[in-house]
Amino acid sequence: MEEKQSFLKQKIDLESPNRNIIPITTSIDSDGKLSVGGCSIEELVKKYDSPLYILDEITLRNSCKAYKKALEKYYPGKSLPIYASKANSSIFMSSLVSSEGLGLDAVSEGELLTAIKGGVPNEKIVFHGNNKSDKELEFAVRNNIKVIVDNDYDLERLDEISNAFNHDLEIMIRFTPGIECHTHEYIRTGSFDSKFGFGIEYLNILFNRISNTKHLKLKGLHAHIGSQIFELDPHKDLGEIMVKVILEAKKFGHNVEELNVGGGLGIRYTESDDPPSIDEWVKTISSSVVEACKKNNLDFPTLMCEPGRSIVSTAGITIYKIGAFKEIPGIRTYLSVDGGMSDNPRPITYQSNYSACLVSNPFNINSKNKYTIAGKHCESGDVLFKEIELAECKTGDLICVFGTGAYNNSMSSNYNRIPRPATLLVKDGEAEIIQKRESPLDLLKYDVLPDRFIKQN
Ligand SMILES: Cc1ncc(COP(=O)(O)O)c(C=O)c1O
Ligand SMILES: N[C@@H](CCCC[NH3+])C(=O)O
Repeated sequence: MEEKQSFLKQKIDLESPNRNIIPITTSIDSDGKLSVGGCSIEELVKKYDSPLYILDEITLRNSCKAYKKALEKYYPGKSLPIYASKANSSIFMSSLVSSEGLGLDAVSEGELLTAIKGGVPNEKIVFHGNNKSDKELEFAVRNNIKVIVDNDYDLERLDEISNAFNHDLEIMIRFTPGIECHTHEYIRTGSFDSKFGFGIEYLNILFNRISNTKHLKLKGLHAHIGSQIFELDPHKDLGEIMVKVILEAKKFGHNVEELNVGGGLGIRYTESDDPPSIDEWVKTISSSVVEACKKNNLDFPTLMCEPGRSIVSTAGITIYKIGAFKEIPGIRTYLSVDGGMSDNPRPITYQSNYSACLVSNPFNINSKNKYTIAGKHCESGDVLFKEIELAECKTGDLICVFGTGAYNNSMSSNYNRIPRPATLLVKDGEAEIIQKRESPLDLLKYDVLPDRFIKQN
């Protein structure tokens, strides 16, 4: 008897969930079927329907704790891990990260409101974005949320706002450190050719400009080099570069007290991925900042980092129901599921790979079958898996896709007017809804038919 899907048997790293493919509480019940958070997935689908996003609370909390613990262990100064909410934004996620003592990074009024509703203290929220609207900037300033200035346009408007309010405003600036890393080009942000942040060669002019404002106070520096990164060296280099930039800023009279090194730590989507642990990543960054500060006789700045994917991705799974089969002899067998690129746009956007298994036969016993798993959208590229070995399966069986907690729900769409799935939180055998399933009627809510068309019909 051959057992595949061996990732289900890999030793779980409790301290660094990003090193696992599956949520920490994944198990196989006595009837041989998959469960998570002590809940049978088959039972959850019977009650809540499919497709279904599920988040495992233990995995989420362990990921948050790992960042907190490692920063406290390796960094002698003050520190704060900040959850990059673009990875998965909800009132629940805001509340969970806040309860673990993390801050939150938001890039729109929507993410800001979600953070505030979820109880994240305003002073622990940072506001990013390369094209913030006037309304968003004013909202941030009125609510004492720290703005990360991305470009001259941000700077000009903050200067005006602070003059109009006639009070000092602490800002951070984002710059591109010119660091290349190996990840998909769409999610690489630290190189010179990036839409984000000030070029490092422009910083002296910028420091001068900030000095010439009446109320802007340069409190911190930010850089983020990209996402789903497995190497440690780029972040070691980043720590050193950022300390050098603090020294430059000092020459212009700016007392920079905060360093935010962004996020980017990768996760294990498939068995061939091998990301460093949260502990190793934090240790690398902390050590490089500490060393550079000591060398230059500099007080330790408050160290911040902005993990998104490595907090939430491994905690999340998506469950689909199998519908139609189409066998093209000698070529492939398509198996279609009840979701696809609207709930997970990553395969079609970045050619991303995932791991999956059947809920009723997770170990894929006696399988010789290779399937191409297609979504239900009207798009040939709507394929979640090109070729995956799965046990013999039939219409109505459930498939579990792992590692979908980050950049799935938050990047989801209603393409083909397909409603978004519900999200459940699981823990200790209990499941709670944290985001309701949309209905097709919900999707008509914003459509307006002008009166003259109503008459015409
Ligand atoms: C400014 C910024 N911070 C943090 C993140 C989070 O990155 P990740 O999810 O890779 O940790 C991103 C996304 O790449 C980002 O653009
Ligand atoms: N959306 C990307 C990550 C980029 C995140 C933000 N800069 C992904 O799904 O991998």
